Amino acid sequence: MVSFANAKINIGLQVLRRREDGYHDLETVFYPLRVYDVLEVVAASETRFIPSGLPIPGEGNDNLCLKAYELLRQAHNLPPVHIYLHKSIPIGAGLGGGSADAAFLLKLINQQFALGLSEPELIAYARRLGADCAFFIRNRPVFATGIGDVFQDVALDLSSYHLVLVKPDIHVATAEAYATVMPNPVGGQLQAAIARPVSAWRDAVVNDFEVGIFEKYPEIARVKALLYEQGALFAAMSGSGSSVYGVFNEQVELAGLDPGYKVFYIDNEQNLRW
Ligand SMILES: C[C@@](CO)(OP(=O)(O)O)[C@H](O)COP(=O)(O)OP(=O)(O)OC[C@H]1O[C@@H](n2ccc(N)nc2=O)[C@H](O)[C@@H]1O
Ligand SMILES: Nc1ncnc2c1ncn2[C@@H]1O[C@H](COP(=O)(O)OP(=O)(O)O)[C@@H](O)[C@H]1O
Repeated sequence: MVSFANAKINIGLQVLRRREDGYHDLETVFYPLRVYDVLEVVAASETRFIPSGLPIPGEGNDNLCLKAYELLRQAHNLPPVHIYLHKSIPIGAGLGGGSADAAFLLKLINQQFALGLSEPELIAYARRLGADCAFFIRNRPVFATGIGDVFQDVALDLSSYHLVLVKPDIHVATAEAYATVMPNPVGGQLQAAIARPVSAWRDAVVNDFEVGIFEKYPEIARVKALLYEQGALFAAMSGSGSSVYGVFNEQVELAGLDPGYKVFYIDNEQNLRW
């Protein structure tokens, strides 16, 4: 069976405090983004991970796809499998691509081998694979707290807008971003801010990672400014970066970007480009 693992963007991200366990409590809104990896699982004589597309840093055997499979194999009678992953979600981009692959693989194996796992059981497995994984099990807009795995649904629908995602040629490691962010313990504003029209978000919806990451990588700040200059209602870095997204009323073709940057045009759902 084949599965399409979508990415996510963060709309606002406030880092509240560092926890005893070294993680950070945060407030953020996760929103699914129609940029996809492709997964396929096939029963085989031995387990193998077969990647294609964008090269993934690290060793194949520490890929989150294999970790997800191993987690289920330890508790369920699973055959050896070939796991094919075609990678096209930019990596180290603040898009949760690795976490998405792991969560969608849990769902795919559950379905393909009829494990009968409930949504809460899948969420519990996903939590063990990373702070961002659990979101992708239900995969709908949520206000997230805790380390990013405690959810409240939000009535946020951007389907009538055109989104543009820019991935500069910069890899930001999540741990690096958390190591440099200045926690801001006064939370509680994000849900009210995103309830306002998108055109009012510019000064009300903030990603705390931007200060440190923009200082270290000014070219990422320039992308955000360029999106606003070319008509974005709202623009922000996603998660720990390096990607920056813009929300537009109209379709745009961005000008002035470095040719090494990747650009994804995600049109509104009423007007898909074929
Ligand atoms: C920053 C966020 C925002 O959505 O996403 P990305 O920008 O990576 O997509 C997430 O918190 C990333 O979640 P995820 O990428 O799953 O993090 P994990 O693999 O669990 O942890 C990687 C490292 O990030 C740090 N970390 C992660 C989450 C968190 N709430 N506090 C942390 O301090 C820890 O140093 C941890 O060792
Ligand atoms: N299936 C995977 N796809 C992408 N990265 C993966 C995967 N499995 C493990 N990783 C590791 O996770 C790191 C973070 O990947 P990713 O989730 O794309 O970053 P971000 O959360 O910033 O968008 C990568 O540098 C890579 O070493």
